Amino acid sequence: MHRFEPCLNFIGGRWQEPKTGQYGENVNPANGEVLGTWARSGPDDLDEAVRAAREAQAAWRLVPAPERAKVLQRVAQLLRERKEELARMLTMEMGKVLEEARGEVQEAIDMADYMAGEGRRLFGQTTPSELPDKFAMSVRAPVGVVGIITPWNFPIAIASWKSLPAIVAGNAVVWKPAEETPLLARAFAEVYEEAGLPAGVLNVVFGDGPVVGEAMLTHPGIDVISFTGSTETGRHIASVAGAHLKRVSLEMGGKNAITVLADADLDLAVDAIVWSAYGTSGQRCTAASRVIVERAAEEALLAKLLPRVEALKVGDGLDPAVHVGPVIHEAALEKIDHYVQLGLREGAHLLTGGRRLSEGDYARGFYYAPTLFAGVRPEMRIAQEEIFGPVLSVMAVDSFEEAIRVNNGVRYGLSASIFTRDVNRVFRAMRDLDTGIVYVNAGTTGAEIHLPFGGTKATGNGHRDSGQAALDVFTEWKTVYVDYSGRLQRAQIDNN
Ligand SMILES: NC(=O)c1ccc[n+]([C@@H]2O[C@H](COP(=O)([O-])OP(=O)(O)OC[C@H]3O[C@@H](n4cnc5c(N)ncnc54)[C@H](O)[C@@H]3O)[C@@H](O)[C@H]2O)c1
Repeated sequence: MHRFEPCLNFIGGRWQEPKTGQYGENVNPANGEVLGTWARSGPDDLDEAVRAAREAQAAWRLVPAPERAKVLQRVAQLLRERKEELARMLTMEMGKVLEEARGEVQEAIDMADYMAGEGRRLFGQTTPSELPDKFAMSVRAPVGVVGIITPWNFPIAIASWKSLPAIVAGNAVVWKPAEETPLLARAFAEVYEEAGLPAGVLNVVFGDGPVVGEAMLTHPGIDVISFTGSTETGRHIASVAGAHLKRVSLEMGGKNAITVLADADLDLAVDAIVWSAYGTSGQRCTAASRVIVERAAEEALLAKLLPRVEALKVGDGLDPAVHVGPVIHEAALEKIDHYVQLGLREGAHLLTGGRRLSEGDYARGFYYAPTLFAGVRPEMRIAQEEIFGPVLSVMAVDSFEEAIRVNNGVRYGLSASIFTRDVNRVFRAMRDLDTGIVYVNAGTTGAEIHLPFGGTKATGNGHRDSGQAALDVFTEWKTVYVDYSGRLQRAQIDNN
């Protein structure tokens, strides 16, 4: 059993004990072993971090962006060197299988490379003025101090989506990682430190959401809150931080569907369904938890899908033979099982799974059997609410139009996918699916870092992580007019 050093706060470039003197524990979900402890901070720790961030930002914003980017280049390099070590730690802490953990670290590397390039872009716009001898432009300015609140399911990737663009744009960051995944947060902060990021530009305050996270929402020294997590928490954050006139960027839950039309390549669709529904044990915001299939293809699809789900091997993600790791904790297991029981009561047909795994090696971890329901109706709660586990509901529809209606008939709007060979329906689906991300002939997961990431309705509030779009969260548009005519020129008046 491996026990890690306690995760201390990283404030103003120093690793510090929490002023509360309290610590929480983090546990390996594969076997229940305690991996270590993390600083259970209070509002005083946050105050100190915000002070350090404000001080550091005053100097950091004046560093030319291409120079700031050099730190990001070194971040990318260090992450590359540590990819395997970080991936193993991620599997131990969060549970996803090692192959996926490597993919997640790669996502952070890609984001560091991409945002390092942004140091030489951060494009603004120049526009002709309506008046002679006058120049007009808009430039991106940093916002100030960015508060980042992240979930446990992508402990380094999501932190990279938010911290790297914030930092390259000239902001300082105060980051509160999820309680369940402090090790990856500490490791990422160490990478920033070793990459030569000036003290105070990135600060990490470990702590409970309702304590440290809550205090961030009203802290006068924080200008922006960038949050990823559940819709319930996001709604609370929007109402509290919004009342303090902070910019709030929210990436929240999903209830993503894969639509399979009768003309689809069913083998390809099944590969994608298995990957998107059961990868990361269904604990991705983009996980497919619904399949909408044209009735003519339902039987054939289920005949191919069921044996594939039954063949999934569940276990410790460090074992290369395992496809599906544990879920994050006991509360997640209980929530998943609650929904499965609800599905049974609602009249869905359980084809496989539907139970906790607790015998033998499974006894000490948090395991749920990959679960497949058929005969699900769109209004059932298992087809409407985010379960966040390895549970998939298959629904049959009679037409393309009905498939689109069912896809859109949930409160979330993150990712949708459609399998068909009909190009006309591809373009109609691109137009009519109401999610922020649409995949054609691929599953609902697999976002690339240089494109906007996020969703509509209860998934988001109009902002996006990743790609150029992320910069809109972390920069302020500043419009500048330079009049070189030497006289007073009045827009709308002197030229009309
Ligand atoms: N759309 C996306 O980009 C995306 C990506 C990954 C996960 N998610 C969503 O995240 C959820 C799973 O993550 P989770 O269980 O960690 O979510 P969560 O909302 O419980 O917690 C997320 C973060 O918010 C903090 N928090 C909790 N209460 C708070 C409060 N009162 N004030 C401020 N912060 C508070 C937590 O400590 C944690 O750091 C799922 O709903 C999933 O769909 C969304």
